[in-house]
Amino acid sequence: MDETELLALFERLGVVSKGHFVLTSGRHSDEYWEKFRLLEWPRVTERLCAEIVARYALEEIEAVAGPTTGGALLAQEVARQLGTRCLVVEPATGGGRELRRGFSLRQGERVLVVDDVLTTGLSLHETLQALLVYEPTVVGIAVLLDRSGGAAAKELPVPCQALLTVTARTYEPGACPLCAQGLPLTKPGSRGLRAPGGRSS
Ligand SMILES: O=P(O)(O)OC[C@H]1O[C@H](OP(=O)(O)OP(=O)(O)O)[C@H](O)[C@@H]1O
Ligand SMILES: O=C(O)c1cc(=O)[nH]c(=O)[nH]1
Repeated sequence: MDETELLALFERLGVVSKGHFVLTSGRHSDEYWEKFRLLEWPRVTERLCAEIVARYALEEIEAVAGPTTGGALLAQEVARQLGTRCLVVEPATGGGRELRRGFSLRQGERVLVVDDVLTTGLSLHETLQALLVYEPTVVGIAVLLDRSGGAAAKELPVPCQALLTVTARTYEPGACPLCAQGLPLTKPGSRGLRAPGGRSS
């Protein structure tokens, strides 16, 4: 699938919304790409993951890791297609991310990191930090959508490939023109939501 076909698929499934959103990074944006409009269709997820698998087929990947929520679902499907293990990278209690539930990596194990959307790269930096404790070989990062126009991908310490790259505006909360217009703010992602028992993810 080329970028034109992907964009058409994203549009057909209603992935893109316009409005006033606070993103995981805390930045504001006038658009939000809801990956769950794709992920709610397992056959679509399978097809998109096949595009990722094709790019890493010769890399002898031994494990696939993805951050919660969407990244972990993609990692599961990529790992299924590659026939490898899948690791879920979760929010750590004190901030950042970590492997929980007995997940670990061997030193030098060849791991592919998968996520859904790349905006600032914060989630992927945290994911890499959580993995690098185990000294694996991180072969690459694959994302469905890079909405930074390639800028955030360049800042990552591991080569990152996106199936689709777009440039979507984001604003510092203190300098957001949508706030200035008084538009109601929506927080769609899971970061910062309070979990039962009072823990914040
Ligand atoms: O590049 P960044 O600025 O870090 O933003 C992108 C990340 O934010 C979202 O995840 P979120 O933590 O909201 O979790 P979710 O998958 O539950 O929405 C998204 O799925 C990416 O993982
Ligand atoms: O930066 C984010 O948090 C983000 C932006 C976006 O468009 N979609 C998404 O799932 N997360």
